[in-house]
Amino acid sequence: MRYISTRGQAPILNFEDVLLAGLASDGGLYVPENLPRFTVEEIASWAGLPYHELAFRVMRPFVAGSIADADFKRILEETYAVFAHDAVAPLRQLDGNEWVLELFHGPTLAFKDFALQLLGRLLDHILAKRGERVVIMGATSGDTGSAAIEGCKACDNVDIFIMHPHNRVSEVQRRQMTTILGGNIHNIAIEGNFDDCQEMVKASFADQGFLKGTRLVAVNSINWARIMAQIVYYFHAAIQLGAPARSVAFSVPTGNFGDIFAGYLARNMGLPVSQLVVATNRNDILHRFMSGNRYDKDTLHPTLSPSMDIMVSSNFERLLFDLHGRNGAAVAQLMSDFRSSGKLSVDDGIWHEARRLFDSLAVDDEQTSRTIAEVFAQTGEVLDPHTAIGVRAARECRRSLSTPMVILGTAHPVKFPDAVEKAGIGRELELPAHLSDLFDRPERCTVLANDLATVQAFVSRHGNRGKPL
Ligand SMILES: Cc1ncc(COP(=O)(O)O)c(C=O)c1O
Ligand SMILES: N[C@@H](CCOP(=O)(O)O)C(=O)O
Repeated sequence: MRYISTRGQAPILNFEDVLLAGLASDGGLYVPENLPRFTVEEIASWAGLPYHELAFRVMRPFVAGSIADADFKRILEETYAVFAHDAVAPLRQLDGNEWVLELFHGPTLAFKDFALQLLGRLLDHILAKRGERVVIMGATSGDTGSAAIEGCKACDNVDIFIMHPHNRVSEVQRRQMTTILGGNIHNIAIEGNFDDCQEMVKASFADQGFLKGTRLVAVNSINWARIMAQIVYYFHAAIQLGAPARSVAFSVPTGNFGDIFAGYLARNMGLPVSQLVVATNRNDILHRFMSGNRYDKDTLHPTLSPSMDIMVSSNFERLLFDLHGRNGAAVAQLMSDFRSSGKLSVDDGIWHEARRLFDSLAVDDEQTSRTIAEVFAQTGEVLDPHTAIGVRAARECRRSLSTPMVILGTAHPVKFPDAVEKAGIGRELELPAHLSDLFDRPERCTVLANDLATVQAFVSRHGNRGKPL
């Protein structure tokens, strides 16, 4: 498989190099040159496969030529063996035809484990083969950070620097990152917001002099491997609910547009997906685009769903690329205009195509709390605030009651006790056994100014197993 940049000016790469690349050298994001498409018969034959075997079939075309089948199979089996539920991603029925796909049974209790447990193992495999060390820089609004640290902490050839917005992630999320004390793990609390952290990661890809020749790798969803691994659970859920004989709808709590973009790709790969609902919190740039063709940068509003407190959605560029007939020059122009004006809109016909592909809703904190309470009263299930946003949007935007509606359950509620309490749920939620002493563990984290040069100097001083590069 070959990968091309959404801005059309970067070298074409194979999977191995795309995994090690992050952002393309022209500032764009890598996407497959040609998307594989599965037949109805193929998809039907995957019913009942264990998760790791389904993952092999769905992802094999993407890694072909870079990773041998036997190695990939072994890596996938190891990856999904660490999940605490036998089904890996179980479906929980809320009512007659509404389901939550529980993506929070991995080590850090959020959907990010699906891709980052795999990414850590793939990096280990490839870096050992190449005899190369890399530096990872990642930005997190709470979940990517711990999943990336957990996925990469045992990697011999990696130093990982994770930036989170100081005081803007939940305490459980912070501790999940800052209590992992390995010499190659570096947590940085930035005096800014998530978008500041994300911008610093992207700027570091553009100018890598501070790394003195060490390669920079991304763990955010700008890295194609993140999106690739997230495609699998759409197949997993839909097949259990009757696909390919039957269509399935998905509602996806959305921030950086990575998770729902994976659903969009699953549909383009042959999965019968009847509806994709973009569910945002008050930081609703995507809903403003879908509903009014206005992709305008706003200020950031802290919400009950902090992991989705994101102003600009990285993966939207991947959609723009497809919407513009995969014309890299057109996308480069749009992104350059957006960079200077903070605004973007597309031609009417293109916008109507986007509306055909996606429904959307923005859900505020009050509705989030009400939905947590409503679902608890109906089913006894406690939702995390992000999943609750997905449920609200599913209920408001649903087009057909006879089509199964799957809401992506993106995090475990125990990560957000304040939001659960605000919803009036009296039940005390317990951390799983492997995290039961989380609040007693020592933390290590450096607070840094929201300043690129300061952050890059820090990385440069600590990027070689804690020593200078
Ligand atoms: C719990 C949770 N739900 C939803 C999202 C949104 O996912 P995406 O950024 O892929 O749109 C995130 C992170 O972004 C998250 O951590
Ligand atoms: N919600 C994320 C934000 C980063 O998104 P990513 O999917 O691009 O890594 C987080 O929890 O960190």
